[in-house]
Amino acid sequence: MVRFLMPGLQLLRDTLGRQLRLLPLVVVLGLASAALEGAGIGLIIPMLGIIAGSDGSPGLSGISAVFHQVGSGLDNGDRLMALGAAILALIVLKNVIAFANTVLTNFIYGKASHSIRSALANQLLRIGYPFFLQQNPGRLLNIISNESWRASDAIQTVLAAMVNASAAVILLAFLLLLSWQMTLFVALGLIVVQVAHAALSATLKAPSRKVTSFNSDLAARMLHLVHAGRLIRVFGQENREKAAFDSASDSVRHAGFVLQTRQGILPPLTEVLHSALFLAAVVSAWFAGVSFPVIVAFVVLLYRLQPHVRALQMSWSQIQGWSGSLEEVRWLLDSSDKPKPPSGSEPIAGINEGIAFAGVTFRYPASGSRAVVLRSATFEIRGGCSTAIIGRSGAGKTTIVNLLCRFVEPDEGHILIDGLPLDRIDPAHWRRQIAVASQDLELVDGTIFENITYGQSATLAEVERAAKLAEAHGFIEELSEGYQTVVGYRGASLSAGQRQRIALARALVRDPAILILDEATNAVDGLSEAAIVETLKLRAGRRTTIVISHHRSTISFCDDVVVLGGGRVRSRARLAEVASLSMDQLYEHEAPLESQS
Ligand SMILES: Nc1ncnc2c1ncn2[C@@H]1O[C@H](COP(=O)(O)OP(=O)(O)OP(=O)(O)O)[C@@H](O)[C@H]1O
Repeated sequence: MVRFLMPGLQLLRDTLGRQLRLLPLVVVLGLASAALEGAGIGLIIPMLGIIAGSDGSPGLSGISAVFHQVGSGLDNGDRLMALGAAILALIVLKNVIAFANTVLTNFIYGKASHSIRSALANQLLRIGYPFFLQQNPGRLLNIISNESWRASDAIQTVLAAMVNASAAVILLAFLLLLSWQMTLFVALGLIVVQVAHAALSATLKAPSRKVTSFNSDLAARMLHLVHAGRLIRVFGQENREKAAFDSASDSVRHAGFVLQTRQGILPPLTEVLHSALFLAAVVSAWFAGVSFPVIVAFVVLLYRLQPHVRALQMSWSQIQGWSGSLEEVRWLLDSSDKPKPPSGSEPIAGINEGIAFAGVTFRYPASGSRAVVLRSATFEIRGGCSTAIIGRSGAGKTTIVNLLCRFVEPDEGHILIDGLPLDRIDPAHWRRQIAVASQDLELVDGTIFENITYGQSATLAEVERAAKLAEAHGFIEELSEGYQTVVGYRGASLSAGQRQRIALARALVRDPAILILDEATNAVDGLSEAAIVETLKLRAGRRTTIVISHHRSTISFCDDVVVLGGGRVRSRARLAEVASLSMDQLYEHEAPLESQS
């Protein structure tokens, strides 16, 4: 039994924490309510004895004889009343305890469900960033939005199974004490039913995994419809996308139908088998000469036992049916096979000499046979200076930003900050020194003020100053709500250039030691860009700035330029020395490493 509860129990253990101590109480309350029920049923024996007019105990032994003696000192009328009152009191008490157990299991279920969702969110926030480079977002969305709920349901089923198992154990014990022969007969019958049930339940695992996998595909399709709305319309792909979505949805329907049909066979089958067992027990008891009150008490007990056993068997098949969901949730919560977050413990409070890439080689994880992105890259970014990192598309510029932010780690070589290896520096400390404005970093669904102060508390005056530097203040003031304007999901209510200027203001409000601009102004008009470049010049000699751009004007204020190409650093030079070269000429500019300044 424990084996079938195992996946749910493991999830309970992983997520519940302190509430785990409440599980034994669930069992104790389940046992207590079943014991009270069994005692109430046992008191039917003397009641029936009085009604049938037999005041002796013919054919009664063991617990049935004990029950038969209850209230034997009273006259029949008083005894009948007292037995009735006692049975009613036991029923009331049993239901009070059962209700208390329902409240307790609902409490544990609620806590466990919340813990699962919270643990999933925590895992997604703490996990090493390369995980997101490898995983299908549809799979992750499906786990959070669908499978986590099924895992919660599985936990509820486990709790119900614990209560039902406790009740079944106690009621079986009463049956055993009433008649071990009949109990043996029933127990053997139950084992046969269980074997048939387990064999059928085992066939649910494969369709359950299929449902989970098709659900992931469907979630990916949903994400695509939401994110690619413009692309689909502009290329007139509505029909094709509709067909693809319908096909994914129909696969879920079909897999779900197969699973539910197989699951649906189980309740009628178990009902038929249990009823047959029930009738066979009664008939064989009559042939074996078991006394009438005992048969009645046995039948009532058996009748009460049956729903618990059936519920237990249903729990079994439900958990098999949710095995795919449980596996998915446990996979995401398991950190052992996931990329670790960046490590390091040395504090850092700024940057003086600069950043040095020393023989850095890097290839994206899970990129199969794809080329090495950076091969033995060696160059310096001088502290307090502005450095342009340029190269043709795909040369590895954004990869350098990813390495600097420690989203990914070098396969070989080191990145040194004032001579200290970056992987020894506390990543939280380090990231506080950096601010990134990039074409890829979205806005959050909040006000402009909230977007600019994301990750940095600042006054309205400071926010306005940063917005002025980013050439955003003018257009923000023209909005009816000003800085309180809600920008919508990913800043959908703003133009691309407006979004970029808010993202730049968000980076500038931190006044970071290292400002990284990765194509941060490519959607901004020329005049605004010129003004932004003037702003960036103000940082010269004071703060370190890294600029990635394909535009000559954007890098015009930089002191140094690093040219990437073919997976390596082609050259590093003072920008003034190569001022006469066009962007295309710069991309091809070669300078042997030893001659690089
Ligand atoms: N997540 C990823 N997984 C696998 N390969 C990647 C990933 N991101 C980038 N690459 C590959 O790494 C190489 C460098 O990409 P990167 O984004 O650093 O180029 P870039 O110089 O910034 O290009 P662009 O100017 O077009 O923005 C490219 O060949 C790209 O295909």
